[in-house]
Amino acid sequence: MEMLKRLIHLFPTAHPKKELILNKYTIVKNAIDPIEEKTEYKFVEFKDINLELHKKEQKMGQLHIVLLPIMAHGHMIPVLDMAKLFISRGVKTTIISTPPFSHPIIKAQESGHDIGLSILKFPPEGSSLPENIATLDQVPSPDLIPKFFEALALLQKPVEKILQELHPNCLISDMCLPWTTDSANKFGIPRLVFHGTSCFAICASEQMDLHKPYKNVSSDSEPFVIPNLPHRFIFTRPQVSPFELHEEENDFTKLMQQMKEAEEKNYGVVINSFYEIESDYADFFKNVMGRKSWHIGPLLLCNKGGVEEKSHRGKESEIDQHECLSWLDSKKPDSVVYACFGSQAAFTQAQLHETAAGLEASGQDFIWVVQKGKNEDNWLPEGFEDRTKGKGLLIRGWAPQVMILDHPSVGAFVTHCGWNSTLEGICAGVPMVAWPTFAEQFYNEKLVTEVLGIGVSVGNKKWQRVGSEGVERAAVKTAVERIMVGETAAEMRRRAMSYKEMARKAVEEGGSSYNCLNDLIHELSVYEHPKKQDIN
Ligand SMILES: O=c1ccn([C@@H]2O[C@H](COP(=O)(O)OP(=O)(O)O[C@H]3O[C@H](CO)[C@@H](O)[C@H](O)[C@H]3O)[C@@H](O)[C@H]2O)c(=O)[nH]1
Repeated sequence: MEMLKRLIHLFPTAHPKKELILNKYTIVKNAIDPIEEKTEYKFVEFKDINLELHKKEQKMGQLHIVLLPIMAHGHMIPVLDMAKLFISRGVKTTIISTPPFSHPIIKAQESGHDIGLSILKFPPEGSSLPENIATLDQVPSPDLIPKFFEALALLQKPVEKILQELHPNCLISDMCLPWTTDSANKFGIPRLVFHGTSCFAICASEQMDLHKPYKNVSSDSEPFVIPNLPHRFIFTRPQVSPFELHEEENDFTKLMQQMKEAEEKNYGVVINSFYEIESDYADFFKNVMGRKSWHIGPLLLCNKGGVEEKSHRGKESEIDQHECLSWLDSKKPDSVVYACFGSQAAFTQAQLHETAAGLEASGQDFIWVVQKGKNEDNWLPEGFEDRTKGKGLLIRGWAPQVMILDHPSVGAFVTHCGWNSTLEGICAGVPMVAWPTFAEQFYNEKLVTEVLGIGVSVGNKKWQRVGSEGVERAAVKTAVERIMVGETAAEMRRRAMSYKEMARKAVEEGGSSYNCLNDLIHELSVYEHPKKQDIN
């Protein structure tokens, strides 16, 4: 609405072009329809409006941040939260996005969040990615993943066009977009990187890369320690990603190298986490690795909209939220295990079968989410659904995860340790069964189980991007029982509740993340680029 008021104030006879500025059109149209009947509106170019608006805002001193995530749920969801957070502190914020991720942003606009949106086409012109692949989870096979990242690189020109039009003061972009460092430089603005992961994982991964401790072992079963970190973590080689092991030189390893080089030239890193949960690593990042960072999370806590906001994150849920809530309402406090493995994890049929058998054998009530809405059910043990009727709820497809985790009946979370899920578990105060599969998840497992002491490991020993398997039903049963039953479980739950409290305090006025965000906003407000060009 603020934006609308400014537009009307500046251009009493102007109306933004629908095709060029779709989101603002929605706001403007709804808000001034009654006036529209009486007044004649002259159409002006979007660019002109922006330029004038920009000049006026510069005079008013309003900071404008542009956010650029990649097309993956684990990256897009926290970026939308980040936009809401910046806006709640009076910072003008625009997200550059692509369908279908633009839909949740439009929904957020409709429910009153004054977020700017610039929509791009993805895959972009010139990309060899099939037209029907718009998000990372839609990539059907690993050999297409390099094409996905090539397509991301082709966004440089369209993104720079938007930056030229919007004249922001800062660009916060995904770590997978190293070219945005140059783009930001061209416009004389700082680029901040958003990894989407914990600071802990960034530190561990960089030390792994720097010291290559896996070179000192002679077999896959021989353990090694990552040197130099504040804690002692034992790994084996199969838990490390093939990119970190430098097993082969390919497009992805080249991209990782570019990301590293860009990172060194960046202004700093914005982290979706809070100081208290990884203080040793926030300090290590700053004092040992010599990098600037701002812990401003957990970002999800900026959502104050109740069940509606909690149940619509990323995608429409496969299950009706009321049905899900009444199922949970029928259960005792802390009695349900929630199992979900994020948006990317791909288990084999055999692994799904073992997971089902383990959950059933644990004897606990459960909600289990299996992505991709598989039609054929031969991955379920025979009679599984009949035997677990009333005890188990199987969601085939997207679940309202935050809503479920926040329900008092949920007593534990079986998670792949994606960082968003991990933080959501922490914010809900539930202990976790750590079941990492790929990406940086094996690091997050250590944070949850060994640093924070709020989880047990299921014992997965192998990093696998697709076709994850190897965890047997007995391991699932044992881990679920350990997290649900007995004094150790109760102790972990108490500890998890105390981290939940810390998370809430961190984002409240005067809390660590609240203050860190103040510092960031202040720094960006007074920032002068060394090579600032006159972009007007
Ligand atoms: O049925 C579902 C499944 C997921 N989610 C949400 O989707 C997000 C998933 O994010 P995350 O837990 O981080 O998992 P991934 O989707 O696997 O995320 C990728 O990106 C993350 C951020 O970089 C990394 O930490 C992970 O390792 C990487 O796999 C979370 O907000 C979940 O609440 C739902 O709402 N419903």
